Amino acid sequence: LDRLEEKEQTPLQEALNQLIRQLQRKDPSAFFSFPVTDLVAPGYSVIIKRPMDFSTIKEKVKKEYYQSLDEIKVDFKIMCENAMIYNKPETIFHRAARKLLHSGMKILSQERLESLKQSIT
Ligand SMILES: COc1ccc(C(=O)NC2CCC2)cc1-c1cc(C(C)=O)n2cccnc12
Repeated sequence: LDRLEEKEQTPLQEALNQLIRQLQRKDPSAFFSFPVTDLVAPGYSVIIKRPMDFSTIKEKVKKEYYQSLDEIKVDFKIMCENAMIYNKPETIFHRAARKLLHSGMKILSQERLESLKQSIT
C-alpha cells in the first residue's frame, strides 16, 4: 500500500472503534478527547505517570496495539482513574470521570465483550 492509501481495518479494529464511539458519547464535554496538558492542569505530568485519553486510545487501535477487546478496558480505566487522582472530588472533572467510568464499565462489560467477540471470529 502506498503511504496515502488507508489500510483496511481488521474486524478487531472495527469492533474497538465501535466501542470507543460508544464510550465517547458518555463524555459530551470532551474532557477526555485529548491529552491533558500542564497548561490547563498545573503539575499534571508530574502527578500522573500514565496519561491516557481517547485520541491516544484511537491511535493505539490504528497501530494494532490492542490484541483483544479486553485490553482497551485497561487504558479506559487508567484514563478515568487519572482524572480522579489529579482532580479533587468536588470538581467537574472528577465527577465526570466517575460517571464516565461507571457507564464505560457497562459498555465494556464481560457479556458485551463476549458477544462482540463472537461477531469478530
Ligand atoms: C482534554 O482536556 C480538557 C479539554 C477541555 C476542557 C474544557 O473544556 N475546560 C473548560 C470547562 C471548564 C474550562 C478541559 C479539559 C480537562 C480535562 C481534564 C482531566 C481529564 O483531568 N482536566 C483537568 C483540569 C483542567 N482541565 C481538564
